[in-house]
Amino acid sequence: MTENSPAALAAPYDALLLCSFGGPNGPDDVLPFLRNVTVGKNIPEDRLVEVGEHYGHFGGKSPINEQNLDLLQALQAELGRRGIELPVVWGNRNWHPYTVDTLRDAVAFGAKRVLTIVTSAYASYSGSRQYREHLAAAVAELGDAAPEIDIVRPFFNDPGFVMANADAIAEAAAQLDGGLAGAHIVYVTHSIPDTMQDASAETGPGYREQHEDVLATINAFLTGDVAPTFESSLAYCSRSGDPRTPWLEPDVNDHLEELAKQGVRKVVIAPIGFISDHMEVAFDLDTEALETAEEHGIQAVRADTVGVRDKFVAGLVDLIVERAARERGEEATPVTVGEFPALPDVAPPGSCRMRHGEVTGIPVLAGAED
Ligand SMILES: CC1=C(CCC(=O)O)c2cc3nc(cc4[nH]c(cc5[nH]c(cc1n2)c(C)c5CCC(=O)O)c(CCC(=O)O)c4C)C(CCC(=O)O)=C3C
Ligand SMILES: [Fe+2]
Repeated sequence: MTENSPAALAAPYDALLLCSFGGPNGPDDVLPFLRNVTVGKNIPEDRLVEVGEHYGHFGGKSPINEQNLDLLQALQAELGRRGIELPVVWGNRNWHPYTVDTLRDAVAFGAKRVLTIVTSAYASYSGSRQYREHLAAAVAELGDAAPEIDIVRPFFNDPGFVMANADAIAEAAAQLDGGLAGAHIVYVTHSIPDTMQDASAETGPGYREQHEDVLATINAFLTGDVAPTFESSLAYCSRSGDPRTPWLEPDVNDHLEELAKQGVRKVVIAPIGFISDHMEVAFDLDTEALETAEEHGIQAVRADTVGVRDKFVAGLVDLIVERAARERGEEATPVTVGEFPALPDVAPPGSCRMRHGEVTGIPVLAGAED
């Protein structure tokens, strides 16, 4: 492969790691998986039982693993279409295949520099720093055999991600009586504790503000030339933890109830906080929130998550090409939509801590430890 051939566009990287959360594949996996997720976290036992039941409704199997395999294939296909040589592998934080095992295999097949895409679009402790801690732990475990790892910047304001969401919302709205005109778009994301939100805002736009930015871009796009009159708001799902600890609100169910009181009769539920239909979407939105809407006389449709939509996948491949170029010392201007600049490749000191003001000293990759 010559220096300027498409095959070399991902150099110096020789593998791409899709790094995700993981989820159970059957009933026997559910409890050990939940224990992995909640180790060291202050999650009450009854919340764990409740979440275990959510998985139980789906045969103890989360859809997340198959969705990650679909994304892996879609990324590999798009790289192939562009003639880029870069094998894609998949590893998780909380369930098999674990990242450390995937990396060990990748090294055995000759990988030395691995670029990582984390499957959370927004930067916060849960979606960003916790993955950087996890990757640092995997590298420590592999010792001398560890590859060198870089991480693609959080992609909430990537045009591919945002426009794929906008398309999905437009398609969902078309299913409502009379379409988007007169509808209310309830954008939904995962709730996080207020202290995690505050910590996320220490060195850049906070978690909530990142979502508000995406929401504004999508609203402007949907308004377009036709300018239908619609309202929108941001709500949260899947809060856990100690009930006395404040988390981001309103909860999507409370919010739908409130909207019904205000006379709202049709809603698009737009899960912009999630890239695929994993358990939070399948249970908290498709089971609970749609039921809440119906109970309150609201016609509601749930927009698709971006999944393997072409624009989203192409956007991720653009991010890979952009990052690789920068690593080769070439100029590569990040492309974004909305009011915020691209987040940096390497997280600044103090970014995305678990709690505002807390320094744990836990080693991280692609960022400072404080
Ligand atoms: C911001 C965020 C994302 C990013 C959005 C994204 O990446 O899409 C995300 C993703 C995910 N969270 C997931 C599952 C769980 N999260 C939990 C707990 C928690 N999540 C939190 C936040 C987030 N979580 C927080 C602050 C907690 C409290 C404990 C802690 O501080 O960590 C618990 C414990 C039980 C409970 O408390 O609910 C479970 C089982 C799954 C897999 C789903 C599947 O199996 O299909 C995925 C993709
Ligand atoms: Fe979670």
